[in-house]
Amino acid sequence: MTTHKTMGIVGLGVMGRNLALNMTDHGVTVAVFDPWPDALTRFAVSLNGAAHGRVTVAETPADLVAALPRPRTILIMVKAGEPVDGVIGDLAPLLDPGDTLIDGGNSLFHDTMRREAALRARDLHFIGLGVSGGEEGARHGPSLMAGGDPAAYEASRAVLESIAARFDGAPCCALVGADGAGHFVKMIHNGIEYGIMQVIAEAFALLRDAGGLDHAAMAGIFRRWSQTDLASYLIEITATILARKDDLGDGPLVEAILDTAGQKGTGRWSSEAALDLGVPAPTITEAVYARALAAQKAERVATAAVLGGPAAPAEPAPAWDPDGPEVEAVRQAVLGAVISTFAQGLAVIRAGAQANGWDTDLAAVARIWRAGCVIRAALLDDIAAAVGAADAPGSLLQAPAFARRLEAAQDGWRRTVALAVMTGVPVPGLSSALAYVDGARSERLPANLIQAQRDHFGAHTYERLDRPGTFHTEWER
Ligand SMILES: NC(=O)C1=CN([C@@H]2O[C@H](COP(=O)(O)OP(=O)(O)OC[C@H]3O[C@@H](n4cnc5c(N)ncnc54)[C@H](OP(=O)(O)O)[C@@H]3O)[C@@H](O)[C@H]2O)C=CC1
Ligand SMILES: O=C(CO)[C@H](O)[C@H](O)COP(=O)(O)O
Repeated sequence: MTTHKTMGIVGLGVMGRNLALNMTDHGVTVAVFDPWPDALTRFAVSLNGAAHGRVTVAETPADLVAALPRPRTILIMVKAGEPVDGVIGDLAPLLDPGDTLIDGGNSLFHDTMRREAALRARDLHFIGLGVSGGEEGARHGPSLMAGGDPAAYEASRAVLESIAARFDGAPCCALVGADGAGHFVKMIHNGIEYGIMQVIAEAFALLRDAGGLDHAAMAGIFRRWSQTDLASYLIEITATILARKDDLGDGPLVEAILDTAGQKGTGRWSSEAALDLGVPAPTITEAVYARALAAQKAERVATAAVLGGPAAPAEPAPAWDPDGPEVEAVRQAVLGAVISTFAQGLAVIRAGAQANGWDTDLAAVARIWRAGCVIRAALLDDIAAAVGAADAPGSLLQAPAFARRLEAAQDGWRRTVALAVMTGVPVPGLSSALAYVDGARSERLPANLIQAQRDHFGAHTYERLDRPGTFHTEWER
C-alpha cells in the first residue's frame, strides 16, 4: 500500500485546525474542508502564510476529494455521533476503492465497528483513531491510539508518527487492534482521566476544607507532588490552576467557577463497557456519578439547607503544615487511587480486547500514554514495564513494583479516607479505589452469603468450597 504524505482533513474546530497545523509543520501536504466559513478563515489566520503551497482549502467535499492524490486518506475531526455519519455519507460516494477514512473524534467504539464494516464492504478502509492531548497536544504532539486494518494503518503511519508526541524519541502512536480498538482504548483513557481528575479534586477538597490550607499553599503542595511518583500532567495543571488569581474579582479563580462539571460521554461509556464486560471499574464509575451529582447544583443547595453533617469541633483545628503528615497522607491516598484507577482501566482494556478479538498490547498502550495525552504520568513508564514483562500478572496490582507502592501508600490512604468520612468530605474516588484494592486482595469475600441469599429466595443454587457440584438447600425446613 502507498504511504501517504498527503492528508485530507474535514472539521477545522479546535482539534482539526491544530492537527492540520501540526501536519504542515512536519512537511505533510494537507487539503482541508469545514462547512463553516469562519472555521476556514480562522485556519487561514493560524497558518499566517506558512506552509505555502502545501495547503489546499476546499469549498466542498468534492473539491477536497479532487485535491487528494490516490489512494486518498482523509481525517475526520468533527463531533462524535451523527456528524461523523454525515461526513462519511458525504465522502464515501466520492471515494475510490483503497481510499482510507480516519475518524479522529471521540467516537463510541460500537459506532466505529459498524462504520468499519460498512466501509469495508465498499472496499474503503476505516481507521478509528483516539487522539488525546487537547488543543496543545493536537498542535504540538498528541498521543494517538489507532484501530483498524494493519495495511491501512501502515499507509498512514509515517504521517501519524510524525505528528505524535515523543517519549525518549519514540512516537506515542500505535495500532492497538482492529476496527473499534483505537476508540475503545481512547474511551478507557478518558475513563481513567475521569478517575484521576476526581481523586485530585477530592484531595483539593480535603486540603482546603479539612486542612484549612489556602490556595497558594495548595498550589505549592501540588507543585511538590509533581516531583514525586505522582508526577503527571494533571497534577501539574492543578498546581497552575490553584495559583491563578481571579482577574474579574477577588481571590483564586477556581473558587469563582461554578461547581458543576460537564461531560461529553466517554466516561459514562467506559463504565457501561466495564459493566457489559463484567469487569469492575468502580473509581471510573464513581467519577461519572460525581459529575452527575455535581450537575445537580440546585438540588444540593436545597438538601444542604435541611441536612447537616458531622458537628464542627468546639475549637477549630489549626491549618495543616504543608510539609506535615496529614498532607503526606493525602498524597499517598492520591498515589494509591491513581494506581488503582490505572489497574481498573487496563483490566477493562484487556477484557474488551479479548471480547472483541483485538490483539491489543497493553504495554504498547501504556507506552503511548507516556507523552502527549491528558493522563501522561511518570508511573506509566513502570506500568509499561510491568504489563509488558514476559511473566506479566493478570492485574497491575500483582506486579511487584505496584504491590510494593500500594503497600507503602495504604496507611496514609486509609487515614485520609477515614478522616474524610469523619469530617463529611465526600471522597467517592479515593474510597472506591481503596475498596477495589482491598476487594482484589481478599482471598475470601462475603459473596458466599449472597449466594446463600440467592438460593434462599430464588433456588438459584450454589457451589461448595469442599466438593464439586451444584447444591440447593431448603433454608426454612
Ligand atoms: N477538544 C478536545 O480537547 C478534544 C476533542 N476530541 C474529540 O475530537 C472531536 C472534535 O473535537 P473539537 O475539535 O474539540 O470540536 P469542535 O466543535 O471545536 O470542532 C468540530 C468542527 O467540525 C465541524 N463540523 C461539524 N459537522 C461537520 C460536517 N458535517 N462536516 C464538516 N465539518 C463539520 C464543526 O463545524 P460547526 O461548528 O459548524 O459544527 C467544527 O468546526 C470530537 O469528537 C471531540 O470529542 C478528542 C480529544 C481532545
Ligand atoms: O478527550 C478528551 C481529553 O482526553 C476531551 O477533552 C474530552 O472532551 C474530555 O471528556 P469530557 O468533556 O467528558 O470531560
